[in-house]
Amino acid sequence: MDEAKIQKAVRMILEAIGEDPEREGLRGTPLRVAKMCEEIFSGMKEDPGMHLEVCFTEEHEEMVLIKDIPLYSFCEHHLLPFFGKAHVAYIPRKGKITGLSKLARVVEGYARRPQLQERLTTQIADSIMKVLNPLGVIVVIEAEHMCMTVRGVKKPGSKTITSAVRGLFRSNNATRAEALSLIRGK
Ligand SMILES: Nc1nc2c(ncn2[C@@H]2O[C@H](COP(=O)(O)OP(=O)(O)OP(=O)(O)O)[C@@H](O)[C@H]2O)c(=O)[nH]1
Ligand SMILES: [Zn+2]
Repeated sequence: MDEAKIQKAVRMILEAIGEDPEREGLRGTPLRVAKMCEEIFSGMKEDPGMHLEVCFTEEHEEMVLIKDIPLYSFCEHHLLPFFGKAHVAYIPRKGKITGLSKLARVVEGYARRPQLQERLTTQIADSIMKVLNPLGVIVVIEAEHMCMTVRGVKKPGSKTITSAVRGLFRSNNATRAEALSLIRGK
């Protein structure tokens, strides 16, 4: 990432809003924002699907669900956070399973870049389909968008729910219903 360029840009924004970038509280801000960008957009430099390549075989052809994975991403229209939870389930094919943390890492890798909630949901599902080739995948994301709370339409508390459904979860209503009820169940 071009840290110097980010610092220059932040300094310009501060000047443009009428601030003094040299005052004590702001002197370190361009560098802080540059470091923050490294962190919050760290997914830019990875292929999150690679985490799933760490997989093993276990006789299990039933659903595996990780729910309530905390999620922080950044809306590509305003670069403001959207945040909430991701729920990811898959049904292994021929016992090909992956580490549970790896599924959360895939969510993280796609979240840490300028995103749209719909694209994030699709990318997670498609990368699991591609690398693990499971019998099915379902990804549900529920999130609140700060671009809809602190500005614009100003509707705090409103939640956007997106899903991506692949394989058996799409073709078999009972399997999909089971996943959704486990996701909803508290
Ligand atoms: N589909 C989708 N839309 C998003 C997402 N994040 C933000 N948006 C929307 O993208 C649109 C951006 O258009 P703008 O007109 O610049 O945004 P806005 O000022 O918030 O919109 P209005 O208040 O309706 O005028 C808005 O409708 C946002 O709510 C997302 O993840 N998915
Ligand atoms: Zn936005």
